[in-house]
Amino acid sequence: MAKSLAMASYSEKQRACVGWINKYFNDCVWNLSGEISFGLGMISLLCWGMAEIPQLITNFQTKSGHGVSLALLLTWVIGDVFNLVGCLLEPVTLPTQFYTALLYTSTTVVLVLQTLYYDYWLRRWKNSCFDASLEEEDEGKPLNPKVEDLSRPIPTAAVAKASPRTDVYYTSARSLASSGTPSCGGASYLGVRSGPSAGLAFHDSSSEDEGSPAHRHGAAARKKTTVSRSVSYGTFVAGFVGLPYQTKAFREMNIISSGGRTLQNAEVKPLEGNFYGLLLGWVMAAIYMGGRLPQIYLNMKRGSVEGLNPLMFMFALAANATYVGSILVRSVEWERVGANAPWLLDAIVCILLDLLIMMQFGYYKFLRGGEACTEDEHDDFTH
Ligand SMILES: NC(=[NH2+])NCCC[C@H](N)C(=O)O
Repeated sequence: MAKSLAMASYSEKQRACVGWINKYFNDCVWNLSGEISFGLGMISLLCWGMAEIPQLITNFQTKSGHGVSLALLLTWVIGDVFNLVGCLLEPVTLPTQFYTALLYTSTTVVLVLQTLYYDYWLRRWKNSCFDASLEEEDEGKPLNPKVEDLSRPIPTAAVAKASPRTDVYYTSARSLASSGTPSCGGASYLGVRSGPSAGLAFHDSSSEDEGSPAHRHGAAARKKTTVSRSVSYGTFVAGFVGLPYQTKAFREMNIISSGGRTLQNAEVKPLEGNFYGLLLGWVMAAIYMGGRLPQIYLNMKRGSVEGLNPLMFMFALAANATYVGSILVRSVEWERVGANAPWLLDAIVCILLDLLIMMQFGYYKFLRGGEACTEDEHDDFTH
């Protein structure tokens, strides 16, 4: 069958393909390995479709995205752009690979937006509201507050009912502000950030400490750092996102893909497309593989996996494993495996790194009895 199909004309091949798969996925599946490969590809697609939902729910419940490293999410988005373009240019990649990429790109964008909303926009918005109300309050007050005021909590109603825990942050925020060290809210949004409990503590302090001069000083500084950070992240992302558009291959992509993604016929697309597709695939692999490191580092630095949903990594692990399976079951011919090398290597390395993250879950949650780090430690992680 394989031999006869290999010798068959294009239209004969088309007739041998499973109809609905060919119709809806532009993939010619005509034998058992093709069917298994397609099935694994679909499982991978399903797993990626679900992978980020548990984390979205966790963030929603904690009203924070502090558990997950924003650097991981950003590398996902950037890698996804390379992946999508690479899949389009590299004819040997499977159509399910392209659809999977399309799906996880959209879920990751939602997760990034949610994280930015809780950890950045909502916080800035809260701060600006506090600043505005403080300015109103200030209008009726003497211009020169006494220095001694800085050393004692201002007896606002909010502070009067503050819990001892909040008090610690209250004092700590003041001392940090007076020593010129960035406050908790100035924590990096990439990699090393405070844990969810620190995030909550920050909310505590921001909602109850807002009357202090230290808070005002901290809020202004925070505003400056977050704005410059967003500018540099924006430039970083825009640079990466714009890169594929500058390639000759991308300009040719329209011509190449205008005929549709027909089967796995390498002959349909010119070889030049292969080169650029593969190149983008390697860039994608490097970005994806590097993306797990900030998450692993963040967990180590916090000594905790709070706010991180293990299901995201379990689904990712299953998705990557079935993805590898879908490629290898289709064919182990070097031509195909070689052309898929960046996608294969990336998925295999990510499986290993996800296993490491699962081990971190085991270690921090069970072996260390899920103990949260102390508040002082939280302070350390933010710097
Ligand atoms: N936005 C995404 N979830 N992208 C998928 C990334 C796939 C890559 N193999 C990884 O596990 O990191």
